[in-house]
Amino acid sequence: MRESTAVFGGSFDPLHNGHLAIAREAVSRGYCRRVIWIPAARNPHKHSGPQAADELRLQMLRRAVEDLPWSSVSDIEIRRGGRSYTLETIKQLVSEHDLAEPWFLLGEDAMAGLPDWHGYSELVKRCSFLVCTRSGDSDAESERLLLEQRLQADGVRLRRIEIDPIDVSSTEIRMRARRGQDIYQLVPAVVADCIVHEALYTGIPEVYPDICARAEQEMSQQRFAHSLRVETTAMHLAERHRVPIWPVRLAAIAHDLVREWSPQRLLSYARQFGLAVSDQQLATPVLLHGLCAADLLHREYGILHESVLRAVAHHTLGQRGMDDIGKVLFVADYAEPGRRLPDPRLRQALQNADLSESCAMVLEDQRSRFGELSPDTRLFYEWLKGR
Ligand SMILES: Nc1ncnc2c1ncn2[C@@H]1O[C@H](COP(=O)(O)OP(=O)(O)O)[C@@H](O)[C@H]1O
Repeated sequence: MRESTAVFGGSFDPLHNGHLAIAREAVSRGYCRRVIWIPAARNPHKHSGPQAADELRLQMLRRAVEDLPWSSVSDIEIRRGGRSYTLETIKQLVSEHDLAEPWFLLGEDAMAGLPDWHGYSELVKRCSFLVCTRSGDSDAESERLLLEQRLQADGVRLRRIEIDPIDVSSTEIRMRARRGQDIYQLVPAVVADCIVHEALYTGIPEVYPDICARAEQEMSQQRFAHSLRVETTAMHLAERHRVPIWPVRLAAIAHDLVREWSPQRLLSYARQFGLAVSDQQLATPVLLHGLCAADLLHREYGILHESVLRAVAHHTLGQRGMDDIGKVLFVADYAEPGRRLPDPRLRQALQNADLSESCAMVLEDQRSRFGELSPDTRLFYEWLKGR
C-alpha cells in the first residue's frame, strides 16, 4: 500500500513521550500503518553529536517501542556512521525493504529547515512529509501557511497532523537528568530506567576517574583508603535499597576530598565563593569540608546532580529531608568496615533496617559515644523519627 510506512528519524537523545505521541497520531489517524524509527548517527544540522552513545540510544528506543506492533527500529544510520543524511537513508530503505514512497515524520520545528537538507530536491521526490503542528496555535498559523506554500512550490508533498502540544524536549530531559531530577513523567519508564542506571547525561561516569585520581593524589593514604571503603559500603547499600549506583559512588569518593585542608583554607574557600557559613562551622571550620567539596564538584567538574551535591555537603551533620543518596552516604561513612564501632551489633542491625532507620541508629550510636547531637543533627534525627 502506497505511503503506508512512516520513517521517523531523529537523534532520540533520548526518545521522549512527545516523539511517541506524534508517531501514535500518525498511525491512529490512518496516515501510515507502521513507523520505522531511525536514530541518527549524527544530525548534520547540529554542531555537536548526540551525548548518549549510539548503542544506548538504540537500546532505549528498542525497549520503548518493543510492545508497539506498528513500530520497528532500524540502525541503518548508526551502521552507516558519520552525518546522517535522510536522502541516503530513504534510498537505502526503499531498496532494501521494497518500500513504496514513504512518509517522513517531522516535528514542526524541523519543517522550516527542510530546504537546507542535503539533496533536498531529490529527497522531496522520494518521500512525502508528515508534519506535526500544534493545534490551536493561531498566531503561528499564517507563518505556517506561507512556509507550506513555499515548500509546495518546491514540489514538497506535505500533510499536516495537528496535535495537542506536548511540551517536552530531549534537551529538557538531559538537563533534568543532569540535575538528578525526576524524568519518569516525560519518557517511557524503560528509557528513564536506562538513563538512571547508566547515569546518562549526568556527566558523573565521565568525571569519576579524574576525581578518584585527585582523591588519591591529594589525600593521605589512610583517608583515601577510608573513602574507598565508604564507596564499597555505599554501593552495597545502594544495591540493597535500589538507589542509583553512580551518584552514590561519586558522592562517596568525593565526600572527604578537602577533609585534610586546614581550617584557614576551608574558611577562605568558603569566603571566596560566598558559601553560607553557619555559626557552628565558623567555630569549627572542619565542619565546612562537605560544603566546600560539594562546591568544588560543581565548580571544577560541572556536577549539577542535586542529590550528590546535597549528600556531600551534609554528610557530616545530616540534614532534615535528606534523600536516599544522602542517607546511603551518611550510613556508609559511619559504618564502613574500617571504623571501630563501640557496639558491633550496629553493623548487623544496619543490614536489616531501612535507610531512615539506619541513619537514626547511626545517630543514636553517635549520641551514646559523643553526647548530645548538634542542633542541625538533632533536627535530622527528629525528622527521621517522624517528629
Ligand atoms: N515534543 C515534541 N512534539 C512534536 N515533535 C517533536 C517533539 N520533540 C521532538 N519532535 C520532533 O521529533 C523529531 C526528532 O527529534 P530529535 O530526537 O530531537 O532529533 P533531531 O532534533 O536531532 O532531529 C524532530 O522532527 C522533532 O521536530
